[in-house]
Amino acid sequence: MSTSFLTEKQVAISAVRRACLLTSSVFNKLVKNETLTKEDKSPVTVGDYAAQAVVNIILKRAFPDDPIVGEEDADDLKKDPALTKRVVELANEALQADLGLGEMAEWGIGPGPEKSAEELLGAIDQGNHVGGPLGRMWTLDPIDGTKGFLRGGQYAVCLALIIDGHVELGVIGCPNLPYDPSDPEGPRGCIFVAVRGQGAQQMTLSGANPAPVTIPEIAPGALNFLESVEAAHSDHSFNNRVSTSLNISRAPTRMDSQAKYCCLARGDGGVYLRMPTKAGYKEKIWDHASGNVLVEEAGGIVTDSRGLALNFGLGKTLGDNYGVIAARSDVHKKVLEAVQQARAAEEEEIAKAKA
Ligand SMILES: Nc1ncnc2c1ncn2[C@@H]1O[C@H](COP(=O)(O)O)[C@@H](OP(=O)(O)O)[C@H]1O
Ligand SMILES: [Mg+2]
Ligand SMILES: [Mg+2]
Ligand SMILES: [Mg+2]
Repeated sequence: MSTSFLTEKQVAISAVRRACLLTSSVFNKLVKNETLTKEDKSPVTVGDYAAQAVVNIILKRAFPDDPIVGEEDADDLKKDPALTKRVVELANEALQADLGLGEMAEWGIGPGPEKSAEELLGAIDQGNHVGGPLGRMWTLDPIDGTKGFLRGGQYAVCLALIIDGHVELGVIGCPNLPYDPSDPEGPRGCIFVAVRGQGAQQMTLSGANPAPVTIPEIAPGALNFLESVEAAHSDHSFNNRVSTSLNISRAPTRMDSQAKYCCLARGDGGVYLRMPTKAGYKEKIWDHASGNVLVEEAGGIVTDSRGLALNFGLGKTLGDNYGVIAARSDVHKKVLEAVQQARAAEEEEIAKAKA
């Protein structure tokens, strides 16, 4: 098997482009009662299900033996025939659309045949792999930042190839992200692609204007933090403490999804910092895999709050990693120190309060 991952890259881009087409179309047609509540109370929409079905079908067509670790499963969807009908319509629309640019039959990609409800529900459940340390596997977040998606903000379709616990390829589609950060009101929709050892790229959602991305040197005064919108997903007050200790005066940029990693990779914000808000939460591999290889290929470093690499070979979660810090290497060093000091100070305060 080739290690240039050329076919994998083209197939993953095609799958993400079709999923982005679908999610944009769902947003425009979104009806409130098409949002279900999963056990963990996070909103899951027809978009998440249909996008997972589309990506899995495209992946399985090209790589029938590759397992997929997907965020969603079809258990709840199967109980709702009306919702299933919508998912089938949307998925087929996206699978059959003519995307034009960038799709070549020789890659085994392009418009495919119509699929039945049974096939599409089955495709969603093909994302049931549990992960692990060995072999090839894909991980998929069909809509990362579901809350951002529902409020018309940032969200991302994230697909990554993991081999023996290491992320080798990542593709992130951001339908609502301006292509040019210096023109925030300009055209929206970007795809970010990174292959280990081959650099990182940004292109438009239609596959046009591919351009390399690298994290530029940012003057300390111009640095700012990229953090979740949701206060439940990352500890805003801890970030504030760290940015104050680093004399960062710019307000944080709050944004849902792995679009934060994409912004970091192109120098649009200098630090991604995500610290847990509750004991015991384990980050999911699909929330970080694509962003991890993207940032590293753009010249950055990604670790947890103890300076350890993220471990993608432990199953569906990042196991014992605690928090995530991503930045250009010079900035990362300073942030890691500041994070460790802030954690020590926090622990001291807790101990004092208990005494
Ligand atoms: N308590 C929690 N702490 C950290 N992350 C959480 C969380 N609850 C949910 N998440 C994850 O945070 C992701 C969104 O991250 P962000 O806040 O950066 O947009 C969600 O992805 P989905 O939207 O795909 O479910 C979800 O997996
Ligand atoms: Mg979710
Ligand atoms: Mg997610
Ligand atoms: Mg998701």
